[in-house]
Amino acid sequence: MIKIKVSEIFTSFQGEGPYIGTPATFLRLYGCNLNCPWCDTDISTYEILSVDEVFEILMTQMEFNNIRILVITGGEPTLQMEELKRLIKEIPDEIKIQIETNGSIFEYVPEIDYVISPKEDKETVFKNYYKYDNVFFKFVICSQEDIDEVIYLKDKYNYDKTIWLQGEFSKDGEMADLIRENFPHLENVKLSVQTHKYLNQR
Ligand SMILES: Nc1nc2[nH]cc(C(=O)O)c2c(=O)[nH]1
Ligand code: SF4
Ligand SMILES: [Mg+2]
Repeated sequence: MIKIKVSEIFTSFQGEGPYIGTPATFLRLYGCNLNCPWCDTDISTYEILSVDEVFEILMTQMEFNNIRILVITGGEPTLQMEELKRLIKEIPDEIKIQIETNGSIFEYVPEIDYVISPKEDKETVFKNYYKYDNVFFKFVICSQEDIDEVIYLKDKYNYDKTIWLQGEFSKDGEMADLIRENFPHLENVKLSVQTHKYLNQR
């Protein structure tokens, strides 16, 4: 039987990024391959569940709440991609699946939407994924260097799709100021805010 390490399953609003505000059920998987100093996710505990059990819990929550979007997040969900692929196969077509990933492990599945937030070796992550239509980028901004890197990547790869810029939560007001100062050098960006935190939602 195929097992998945699950940190939590809950239903809320998508709090950030391109699908902000959309009701969604979240599957948070355990574990990450990176260790960002400002990581906001408690992924210390998990339950080991079978793919069938996860499917049943998700379907029950989604049917009860009338939800059409499943957000798979972590941690780093691609660490369990083989297990996830089994799960994704079971999910009915009318449900849109969106994955939140740091993109460091290249795992492309055409059926799902990616929101990629590159954390390390950002250019490699960008290069691996930027050509796909079902991929969106959300860069966490901690400093001017982070903005400079977005400008560099947009220029170098001629990327004119929207990029979401999200100030690191503990200083997102300050980062919004910084992003605004960079307007003359930025095109096709949108500010992303972690609205669920301001609203005390999960
Ligand atoms: N409401 C809500 N939206 C989210 N979007 C991405 C999240 C994440 O932790 O990856 C998240 C989360 O934890 N809560
Ligand atoms: S990649 Fe995401 S989950 Fe992993 S340590 Fe960084 S912020 Fe946390
Ligand atoms: Mg979160």
